[in-house]
Amino acid sequence: MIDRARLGKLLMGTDPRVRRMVAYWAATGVIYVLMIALMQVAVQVGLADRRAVAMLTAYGVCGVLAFAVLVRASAVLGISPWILSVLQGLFAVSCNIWLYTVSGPLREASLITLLVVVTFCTFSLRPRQTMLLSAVSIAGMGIAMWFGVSRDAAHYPPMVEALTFAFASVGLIAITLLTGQMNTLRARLKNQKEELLVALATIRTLATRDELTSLANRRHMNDVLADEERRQKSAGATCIALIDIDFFKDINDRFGHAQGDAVLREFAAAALGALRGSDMLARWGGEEFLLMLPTTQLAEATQVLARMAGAVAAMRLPEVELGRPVTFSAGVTARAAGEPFAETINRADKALYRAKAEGRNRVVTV
Ligand SMILES: Nc1nc2c(ncn2[C@@H]2O[C@H](COP(=O)(O)OP(=O)(O)OP(=O)(O)O)[C@@H](O)[C@H]2O)c(=O)[nH]1
Repeated sequence: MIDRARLGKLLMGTDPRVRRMVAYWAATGVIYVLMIALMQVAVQVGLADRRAVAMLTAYGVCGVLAFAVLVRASAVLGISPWILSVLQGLFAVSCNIWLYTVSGPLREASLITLLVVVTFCTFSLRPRQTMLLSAVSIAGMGIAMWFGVSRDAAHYPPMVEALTFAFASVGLIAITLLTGQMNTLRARLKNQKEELLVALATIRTLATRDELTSLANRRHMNDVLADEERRQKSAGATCIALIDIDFFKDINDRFGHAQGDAVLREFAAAALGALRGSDMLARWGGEEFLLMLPTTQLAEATQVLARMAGAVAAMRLPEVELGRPVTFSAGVTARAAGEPFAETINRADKALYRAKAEGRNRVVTV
């Protein structure tokens, strides 16, 4: 049995851009098949010459298959998408001009498809490239018509051919001018998309980060806790610590609010440096922080907080001469199985209160 996934990978490749181009060319191939079918009908009803149509059909089928291979191998061969588009456009134009010469009284129909080809190409080509394609189309069409008039003026009346040429040329020139407009529009949309992405990233940062310390903010921490609660309803191996810098008001009063801010920033950096990748520290409010330690026993959590106390005490702030190291008090507790985090935080808060009441610069576990 054929493995459909493997066959798909073989035909389309794995590169999303190549897959998109192969799919696009496959859709184009369907249009070629429909055109071939219509020409067969024209042959059957005696409107087109069988031999001439057979030659054009062979040219079309070979071209479609050759391009399918080229598109599929374009990444390996290093052919850029715009070169492929130009070549595909030129091939389609040549098919249409040939079609004009073999479709007898139906020939005007090939001009419709010629306009469709150029319109199609405006999506993938730059204005200059579309201009080139239109110029080739106009020249090719002119040659085909001149050839018809000079060979068989009875079936290709010169005035009819000249006017048809003029109509088709106006159509092609109009499409070319539209491409310029489309390109401006495309560039504007691209810029707007980039601006929106930047704005979205800023909004995301503002919504999840504390501006002063760059730690997670309370809202984001609450979201993370809610996620955690959903994920491990029965697990209890998460510890929560509430941490509060000691005598912070005193720092503000003695050295000013700006230095207080600097202490908060330094505290955040020092605390983060003492944590593991899986731990998460958030600014819970003012000079209070919440630390979440997933898959951690209480004894390990106490060790982490001791390490953090060491890092905070080692902070050096030349403008803040306290005469003592910066310290913090913390209350830490383990979440009971299935317990809502609100209750765990409540317990940690009570433990923090005790740590403050017992003299500060300590960790109380409950
Ligand atoms: N610089 C600065 N100060 C802040 C900020 N947020 C809160 N504070 C101040 O932090 C101080 C907290 O004071 P208290 O709640 O009395 O706590 P404390 O002085 O640390 O005393 P204990 O917690 O009991 O050790 C207040 O003066 C707040 O104005 C901030 O973002 N920047």
